[in-house]
Amino acid sequence: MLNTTPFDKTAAYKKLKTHQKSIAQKSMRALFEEDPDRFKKFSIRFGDIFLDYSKNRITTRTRSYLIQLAEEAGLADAIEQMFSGEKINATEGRSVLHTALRNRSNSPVLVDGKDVMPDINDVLGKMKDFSGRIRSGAWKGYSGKEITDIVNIGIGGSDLGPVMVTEALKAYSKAGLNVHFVSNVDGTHIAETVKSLNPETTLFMIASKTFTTQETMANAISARNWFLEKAVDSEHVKKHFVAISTNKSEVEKFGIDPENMFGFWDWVGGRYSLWSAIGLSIACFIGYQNFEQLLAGAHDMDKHFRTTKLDRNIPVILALLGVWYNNFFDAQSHAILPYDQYMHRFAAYFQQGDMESNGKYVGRDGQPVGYQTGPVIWGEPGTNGQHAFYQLIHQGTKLVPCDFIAPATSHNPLGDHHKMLLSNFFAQTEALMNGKTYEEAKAELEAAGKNKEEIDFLTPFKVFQGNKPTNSILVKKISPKVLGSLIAMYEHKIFVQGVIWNIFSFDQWGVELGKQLANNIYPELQNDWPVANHDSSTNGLINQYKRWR
Ligand SMILES: O=P(O)(O)OC[C@H]1O[C@@H](O)[C@H](O)[C@@H](O)[C@@H]1O
Repeated sequence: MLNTTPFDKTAAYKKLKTHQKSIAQKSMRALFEEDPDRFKKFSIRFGDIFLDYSKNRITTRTRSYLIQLAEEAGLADAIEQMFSGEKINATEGRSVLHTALRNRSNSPVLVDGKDVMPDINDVLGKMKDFSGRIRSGAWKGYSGKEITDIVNIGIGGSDLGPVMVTEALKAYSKAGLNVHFVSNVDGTHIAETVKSLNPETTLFMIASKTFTTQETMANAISARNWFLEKAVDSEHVKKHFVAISTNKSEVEKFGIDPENMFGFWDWVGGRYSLWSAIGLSIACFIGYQNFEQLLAGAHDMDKHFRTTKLDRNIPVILALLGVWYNNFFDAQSHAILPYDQYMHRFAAYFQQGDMESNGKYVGRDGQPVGYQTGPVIWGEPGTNGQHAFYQLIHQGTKLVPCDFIAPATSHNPLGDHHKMLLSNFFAQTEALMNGKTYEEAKAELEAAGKNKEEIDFLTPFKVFQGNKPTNSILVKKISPKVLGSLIAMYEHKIFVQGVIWNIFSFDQWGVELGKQLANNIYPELQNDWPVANHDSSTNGLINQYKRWR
């Protein structure tokens, strides 16, 4: 489907291969000196978001070849297929419609001939009502008290999105209502979370698309046991447990009142689900109106992505730059570096978003691809990263393309903190681009009064090669709307890359094998007999564990 010519056999790929050789010799310093309009040519404003991608190892020719690559991959058709509900998740036979969840225009979106918008709006209405009752205190626990603590129990896509967004938008939260997230099957996670909570004022949201995920079910059972220790009567469960799932029968089996179930659909991928009922903890924490703003921001980005010409299309440009370094400069990873403490889980969120989507070696034709696909995504908020791993980005042997993200205004305008933070944000990309030449390093040492011997010895260590590519994404403020747009921007970037690499971005078969084997091993851990049916390493480890436990 879609892409007929393999990525590395396209005409644009060949052009880019040759072109890369000339660019590889070129410094960005020189490119900036040669062209006073460079910033203007390589930047895009989108409402309260400003993307500067001029500090990349590109020229206008690079951009046009990259756009040709996207065209040859059939990107325009692929975008339409996604938005219009075609079953582009072919290996699971599903549409991919997180864009419908935030379709604020309400224009019909058809799946198998049926408009999905009425169902989406019903669930949103239910979320609005529920979050309103939780926030106003109208929803009471079994002893008549208001809810003070929400515990979302879920993992992967049923956890990372709500965690990231509630952290990023903490400034919009309501005093007296806390959210907690339990994901790991390690008993420590649930035990430490409930330690300080009161069952009378705690509400659990069991969030699982399938409602069969081992970790989530184990945590949900432990949560119910903890709750019933004090509440005793299982009738009280319905005031303290709600479910978010696509699987009604499993929800009922667990004992949650179907009235307290918030549904979604199989065309919502786990890692794209924060826009669905999976966002219920977000709506409760920041209020439904703010949740709507989050959806609105994403919808704005969807419209931009769907309708803007490729050379002004932010997700497309970011995707193509990623392909440029991944496939033509052998970059193995990509760093996301938000200069905003509230955004501290943003990179972790897109580790799933990107790596679970594009970490694939099999092409759409079922054959191994002959090129690199998705990068390793990582990152920490600035300035913490600067004092930890930036050494490698500046002077290491690996090329790490980076996205720097910062808000122009802070939710906490404390003294000069924000100016200091932003001076670092501006300085880092400048340093990574310009570097410091041998002559500059030497001149600094001379000016510092070092003797010749010291200068000769030290200078090489003080040289920065520069030419390290970065994107700067400056936003007005991290508001619900801006955050919605930023998340959608990365989602679409990932989609575009999947189209170019000709892989299926919306399945995740690679997570299954480990689960399968864990299911085999779990019963073997129920007794003390040594095991002998695995390889010698796995046997040895299991048996050592049995001796020690
Ligand atoms: O929401 P569920 O069904 O519990 O699934 C949670 C996660 O399960 C993982 O196995 C998948 O890799 C993720 O994509 C998914 O988000």
